[in-house]
Amino acid sequence: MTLSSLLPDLSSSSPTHLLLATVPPLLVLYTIYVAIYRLYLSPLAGIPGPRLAALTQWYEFYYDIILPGQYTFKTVELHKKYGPIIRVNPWEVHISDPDFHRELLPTSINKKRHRTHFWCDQFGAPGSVVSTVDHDHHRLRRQAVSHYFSTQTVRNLQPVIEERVDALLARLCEHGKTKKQTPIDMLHPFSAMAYDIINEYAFAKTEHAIEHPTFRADVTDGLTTGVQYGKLFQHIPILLTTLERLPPKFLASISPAYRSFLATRMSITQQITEISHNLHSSDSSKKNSHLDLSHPTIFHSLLTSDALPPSEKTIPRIADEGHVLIQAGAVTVAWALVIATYHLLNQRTTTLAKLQAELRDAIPNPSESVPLATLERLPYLKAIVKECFRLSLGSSSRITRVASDEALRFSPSDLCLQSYRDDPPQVVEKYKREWILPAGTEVSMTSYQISMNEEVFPDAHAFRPERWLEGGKELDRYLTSFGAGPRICLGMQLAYAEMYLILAKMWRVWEAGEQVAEGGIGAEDGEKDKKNKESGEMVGRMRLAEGVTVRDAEMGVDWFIPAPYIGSKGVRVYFESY
Ligand code: HEM
Repeated sequence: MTLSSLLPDLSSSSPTHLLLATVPPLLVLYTIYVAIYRLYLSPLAGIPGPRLAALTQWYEFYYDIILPGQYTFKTVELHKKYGPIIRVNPWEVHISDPDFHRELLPTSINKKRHRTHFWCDQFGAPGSVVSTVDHDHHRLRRQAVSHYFSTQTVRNLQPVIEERVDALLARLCEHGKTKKQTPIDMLHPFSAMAYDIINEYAFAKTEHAIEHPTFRADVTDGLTTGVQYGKLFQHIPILLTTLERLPPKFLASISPAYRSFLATRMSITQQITEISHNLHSSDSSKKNSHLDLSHPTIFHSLLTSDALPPSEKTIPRIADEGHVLIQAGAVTVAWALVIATYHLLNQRTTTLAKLQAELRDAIPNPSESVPLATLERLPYLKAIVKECFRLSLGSSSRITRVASDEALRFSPSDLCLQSYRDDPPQVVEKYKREWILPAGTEVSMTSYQISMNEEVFPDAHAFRPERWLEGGKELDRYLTSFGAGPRICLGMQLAYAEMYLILAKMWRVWEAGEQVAEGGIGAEDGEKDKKNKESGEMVGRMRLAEGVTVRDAEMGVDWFIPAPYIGSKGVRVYFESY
């Protein structure tokens, strides 16, 4: 048999025949080439990790989408098995060394760090600062909004934030009078508060989610569903455009929460369209209508910015920006507060008692407003806020960067190698080497791995604010929930302000009781309740509902932001006003 007898005879074939005869073998050859390239020829071929992950992204797809939301946990396992540097998909390297975080996300703006399309695609908002791949383009967009979220602006807008915090506390107090037997899943009120705040703060738009009977649970569910779909959009980008083109009624029938997500987006687009029309109107009362608002809005600022070229001031681009702010600003803060609520109620005689003693000293009159700067100086409150942010993780998925102008050099730090001290010495010896990652390599790290690193944070899953007092400033560099460098979370100062205000104000006036069974009414704490009622300072008692455990307040699924295990009913709390 000769070689030519194996090949199809193409001399007398029709075009269709020709296609059918050549395309499948070419595809097979191409697949073989790609497989050989990824496994043996790629600059990443020598990086340890499962061969399947190096070969195909379906490996990640399986853990992210089919299981779902488990790749972050799998990555931790892979690091235990393969060492501090691994390949998580055909083109991305993941590093677990907490000391490498500052190298990957340096503070210097001159060290170019791009995002990746894979990372940015998940938000479905290509015009937003968070979805901007290119380093310089990102800088341009970020500069146009950054002053809105500076420490000073946040402090100036304390009354805007505090008004919503007070509204939430009033609503909870009312609930404690009329619905003491109905527990509240705390994600909803906290998310309503953060949603109201970001709307009011950035867009001077009063949403009143706090006052809504369900705390606008539809908005929260829409936002969390939008994030969940993000993972799908990363792997199958065409899904995003398909869903957006479905008739709204049909979409509502297959996914009401995603429909609600798109509705939020649509309402932002409407608001910007209106502002843009007003700004360009010949009617001076319309043109200057923004001057009637309590404070300038981000949309006005962006639409009238001299620093931005016209291509950056289109309505779809600014709508993307607005939508991401709402998405980023609501559920993240709410989750950190859910964690705070669970742990403070669960540690009511220790951690909470200490916090309340500090608050009583610092805020003698609970109905008086205390400047943020004063709250930020309270050491125990500050430690609690940091501990909540550590456990809340921020983005629970990998944060990926591409250094386009330099090769990144990685040698595991001593701190990192300590995690492998139970491995055989010859294995640890193998890890002690330098890796040179060529310019253009996608490199990622995960805040979950740093936040849960036992060398940095002993007993890492425990809620222990004291670690921040004992660890001093040194420990702060390992608080990576907001990212770092020029792309660090834009809303970080706002998030801190919300946490300080709500934690201080809530725990200055609410007492904590033991966890209770259905119905919510627990034993009174005789003397204490009597004293509280007499003083008129405390407004009531909060209690965890029966069945709520730490699993409801820790990540079980990574949807880019953390969520508890599937089936969790949330951290449910009874309120009982005096
Ligand atoms: C608990 C609260 C929050 C956490 C833990 C958090 C965490 C994060 C993280 C991890 C990033 C990505 C950073 C990176 O790529 O290096 C990010 C980016 C961002 N966050 Fe937050 N966030 C929070 C609250 C907020 C709030 C309240 C806002 C609203 C203004 C916000 C707006 C943004 C924006 C716009 C970006 C993109 C920044 C950029 O690309 O330059 N976040 N956040």
